[in-house]
Amino acid sequence: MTDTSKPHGFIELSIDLAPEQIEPCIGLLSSEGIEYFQEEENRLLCYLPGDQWSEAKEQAVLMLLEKAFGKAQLLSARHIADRNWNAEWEANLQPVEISDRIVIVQKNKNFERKPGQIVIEINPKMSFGTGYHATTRLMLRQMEEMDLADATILDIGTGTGVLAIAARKLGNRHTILAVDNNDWAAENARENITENHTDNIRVEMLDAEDDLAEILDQQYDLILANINRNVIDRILPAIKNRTPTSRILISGIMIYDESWLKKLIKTLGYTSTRTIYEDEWLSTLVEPIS
Ligand SMILES: C[S@@+](CC[C@H](N)C(=O)[O-])C[C@H]1O[C@@H](n2cnc3c(N)ncnc32)[C@H](O)[C@@H]1O
Repeated sequence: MTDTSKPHGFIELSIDLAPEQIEPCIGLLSSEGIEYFQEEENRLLCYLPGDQWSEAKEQAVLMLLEKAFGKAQLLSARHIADRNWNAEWEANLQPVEISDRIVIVQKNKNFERKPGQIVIEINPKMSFGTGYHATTRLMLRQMEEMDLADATILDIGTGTGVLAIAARKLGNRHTILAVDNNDWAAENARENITENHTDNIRVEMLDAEDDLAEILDQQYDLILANINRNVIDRILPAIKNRTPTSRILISGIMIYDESWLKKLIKTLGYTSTRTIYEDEWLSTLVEPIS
């Protein structure tokens, strides 16, 4: 069923699902580190870099599907060349109005800016962070309500760099550190940062779990973390330990995991000060209890 002969490009997983199972399945697979999804009527297409696919990963995905939905419904896993994937993805992108104030536009697409609108130009290539996913929109809507001007900011899992770019365009005045554990995401973030003329954003290819000591070599006022439940679960205790006064803006969590998240936040001595929702996703701003 799986062609494992080519290590590069992307793997496309095709999963047969009832419509109501699609969002829960995205949540499950996000926890496995799969970041790209295309929803169809009775099918979910998922994409992950070829070098991250293995027999073990296939077994893990099958087990998750079986546990959640009763039986394995992974129809196929096939390789896709990078170039085809990019072209298809980019051709379909349209401007995304995040709010009255913020819009994400793909580079070189015709777009008429409204007065006062903050326009973020993104050329996503293979990275996450186009505004097409609720988790990104939730982060941006939260950020819009915050006073970011004087905050020192760390963006963990930067993807296209969209949140770091937005922070700068929303008036942040400090150097921002943006990290991602995928080299193509880091490269893409740098390109988007240049295209948006947003200075002083340092992008590093670092892993939030393995390199946390290096990433947190200074205190941050605000940590942006749109990742997934598993990574949040593993890094939040270390963040509290190393940079106890930071506020953390979290996304990438499904509403089904809200009680788990609340418990984790409480255990670590944080409190949620603003939680917002879209579809089956949530974003929450957590602050240390003083
Ligand atoms: C959901 S995307 C978010 C992208 C962008 N920040 C946004 O809000 O749209 C998560 C990003 O985190 C990265 N990522 C996942 N696990 C990571 C880890 N352990 N360390 C660093 N980055 C990670 C992925 O490569 C991906 O680019």
